[in-house]
Amino acid sequence: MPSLDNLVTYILTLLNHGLIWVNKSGIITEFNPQALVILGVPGQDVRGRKLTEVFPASRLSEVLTTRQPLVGTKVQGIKGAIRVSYFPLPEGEGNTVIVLEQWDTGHDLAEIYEALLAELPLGLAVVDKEGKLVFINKYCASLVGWREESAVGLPVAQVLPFSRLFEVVTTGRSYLNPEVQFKGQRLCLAEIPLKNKSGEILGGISRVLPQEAILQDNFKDFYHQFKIMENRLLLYKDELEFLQENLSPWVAIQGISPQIKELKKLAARVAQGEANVLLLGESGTGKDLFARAIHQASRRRKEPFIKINCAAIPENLLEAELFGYEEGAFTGAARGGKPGKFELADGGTVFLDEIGDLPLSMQPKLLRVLQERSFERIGGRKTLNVDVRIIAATNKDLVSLVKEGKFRLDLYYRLAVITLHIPPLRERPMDIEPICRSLIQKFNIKYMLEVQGLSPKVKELFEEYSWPGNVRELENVLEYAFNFLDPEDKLILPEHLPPTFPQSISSGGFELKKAVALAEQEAIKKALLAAKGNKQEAARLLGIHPSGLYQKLKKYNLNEG
Ligand SMILES: Nc1ncnc2c1ncn2[C@@H]1O[C@H](COP(=O)(O)OP(=O)(O)OP(=O)(O)O)[C@@H](O)[C@H]1O
Repeated sequence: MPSLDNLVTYILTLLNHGLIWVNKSGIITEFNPQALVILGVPGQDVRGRKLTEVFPASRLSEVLTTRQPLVGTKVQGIKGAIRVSYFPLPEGEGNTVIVLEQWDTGHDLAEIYEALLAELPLGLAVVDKEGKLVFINKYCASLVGWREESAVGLPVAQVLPFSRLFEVVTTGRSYLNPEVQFKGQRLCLAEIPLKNKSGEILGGISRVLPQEAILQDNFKDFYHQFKIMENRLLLYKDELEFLQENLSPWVAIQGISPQIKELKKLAARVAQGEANVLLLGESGTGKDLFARAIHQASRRRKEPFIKINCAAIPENLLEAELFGYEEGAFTGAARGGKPGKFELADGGTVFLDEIGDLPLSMQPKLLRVLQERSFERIGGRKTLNVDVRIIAATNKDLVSLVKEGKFRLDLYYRLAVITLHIPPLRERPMDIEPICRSLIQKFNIKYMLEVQGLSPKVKELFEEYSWPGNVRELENVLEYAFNFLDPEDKLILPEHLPPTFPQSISSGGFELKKAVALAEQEAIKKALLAAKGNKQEAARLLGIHPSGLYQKLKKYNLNEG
């Protein structure tokens, strides 16, 4: 075991920032190697020397006099500007830590932005995806009587009690309220989610303005412009909704195999109804994709789709997450309480992913929601009624879990009103090519390449491989290949695949699969011969449905025979 001191010294060597400790006489007592690199004196032992000898431009004397931190000063170093901050240690009687970093031009910009946002006559607050404040400008903080530094890091509802940002980041829907009443003020509030390019929610932003400010003369023009923009936005929103409604949600699910076509047809029919749906399938087969498509194709499409991963949330937090809590329900409960996912999904769909991992203790509570569509928040007395549709998914064998006593039979029946099995990719190799085509299109845009497809050898390897991670694994393998393609490459070749990907079929452990395929082909040929080419008869001889025979003929390219 390394000693704590050694460990600390080691960690210090890993930092990108330079650190120097000095005592009240300005003598260096400790440092990390990066500090010397930034100061241009690498490799020296400067312990015991005066700071001013190695760093003449230091402003330590000021700090030793005022005993106040001095943050973000700029000095010229050997390799460009250095940002230097001084932090006197609380009980250090003048001992000070100095943090050095190479000045990044981003710092200048970030400072300009920060100053701009701070001075803007508009309240601004930004939260992360958990609804915690990461930024609040001076104007906004003063509107609600807080100091910016004390507000950052707190749940937004604690600082801006009127904010709906928590719901905005959970549901992804904006919130506009031109008439918020707060401590005698009338505020205008606009809150929107911040999303990345793929639509994932990163956080949210709140804009607050007192109504009288909007009506002041200098704002009238601004307000007028704002109204025009807002109307234009509404127009675009309508247009987007129109486009989205006309774009079938099933388009995203690629595949030409009879299994996937049949499944899409069935799911489209199920979407029209209200029954709960259970999606079964191995990891990465597209359960999430199907759940979203069912919601999009249902009459609930304009209401929220809320996903909960039952395996990812610790058991003791799951109840609060699902059902919410009232103020004071437990220590640490947020002021004003918090709505649960079921409440937020009212009118929409709740997608319970990894339902096989739902703790036994939660199962009766979920059962009650399924039976009565009602529940109480933790610590609450009021019964809340919700209108939600449940789609659940798992890659576990629920029936076995029921037998083992880990899953309640009554809950299973309630969830599995309609069960859809999504077959693993290895059972539908003909889907590989169309899925690859759409993924290649996507990655061509992302990586700015013009790949046209798979080489015949890669196609063969893909069709033989067992894909334990299904479509997700296929996606990862292709993305890996894109990282190794040259701009002039038009086809994905075996050498672009990950080194762990089996490069030869026989060495990949697929002998059994190949043997079965060969035996199948033999049997089909014999049956066709015996049936004198009559496929109905051949299917009867083989003991399979004629449609099954047609599929196999296509798969093995035996149609001409
Ligand atoms: N038929 C398909 N066509 C196109 N993309 C697909 C298809 N099936 C799955 N995908 C893609 O594969 C990835 C994994 O799919 P998804 O997350 O829906 O699987 P899952 O079954 O929910 O996985 P898990 O059980 O691990 O949560 C996603 O990026 C999804 O878009």
